Amino acid sequence: MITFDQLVLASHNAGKLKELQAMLGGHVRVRSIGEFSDIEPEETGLSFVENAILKARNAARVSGLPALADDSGLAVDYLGGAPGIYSARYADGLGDAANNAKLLDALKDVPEEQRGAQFVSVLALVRHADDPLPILCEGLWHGRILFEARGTNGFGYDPLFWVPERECSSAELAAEDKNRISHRARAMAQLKQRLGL
Ligand SMILES: O=c1nc[nH]c2c1ncn2[C@H]1C[C@H](O)[C@@H](COP(=O)(O)OP(=O)(O)OP(=O)(O)O)O1
Ligand SMILES: [Mg+2]
Repeated sequence: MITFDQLVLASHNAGKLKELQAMLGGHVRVRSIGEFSDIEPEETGLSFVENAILKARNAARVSGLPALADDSGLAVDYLGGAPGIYSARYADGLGDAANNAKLLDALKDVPEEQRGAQFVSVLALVRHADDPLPILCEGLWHGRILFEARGTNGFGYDPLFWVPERECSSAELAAEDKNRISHRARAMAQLKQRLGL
C-alpha cells in the first residue's frame, strides 16, 4: 500500500481544487500546485487518462511531492461526446461563460430527450515524476443539458447540467451534496479505497 503524509493537487482551477480539498483534506495534508508553479502544462493527450497523468507528473516534478491530478470534462451525447477532453478549451480559451454560451447554442434546437450528457473525471496519482505505475480512477455522472443556466454554485458547466436524481441543476446543489454524488466524488471514492483511506 502507498503511504505518504503530503500530496500536491495538480490543478489550477479554483473550483476543482476546492472540491478535491474538501474530499481529501481530512485524510492527508494537501498542498496546491500554485505554491510551486504558475505555469500550466499543455494538455496534449488524446484521453482524460493521458492528460491526468501528464498533469500529475508535471506537478510531482515541480514540487518533489506525490501528486494527484484530475482531468475532467463534459461529454454530450448529441455532440458525439464533445466537448470531452476539450471542455475547458471549447470556446477557444475564453472561459466558462463563453463555453456555456457555445454549448447552449450548439443544442438550441435539440429536444429534451436528446440532451443526455455525462461529466467524466479521471484521477491520476503518481508517487514521483517518473512513477511507472500511476494509480488511475474514473467517475461518471449522468444528466442532461438544460435550455438555460440555473444556479450559482460550483464552476464550469454546472449551471447547464441537470441532475435527475436531485431534480435541480448541478449549480443548485450545495457543495457538500455535489461532493457526494458527482463524477469527481465517484472517482475519489475509488481512490480512497485504493489508498486505504
Ligand atoms: O464538476 C464540474 N462542474 C462543472 N464543470 C466541470 C466539472 N468538472 C469538469 N468541468 C469542466 C470544467 C472545464 O471546462 C473542464 C475541465 O477541464 P480540465 O482541463 O480538467 O480542468 P481545468 O483546465 O479547468 O483545470 P486543471 O487542468 O488545471 O485541473 O470540464
Ligand atoms: Mg486543464
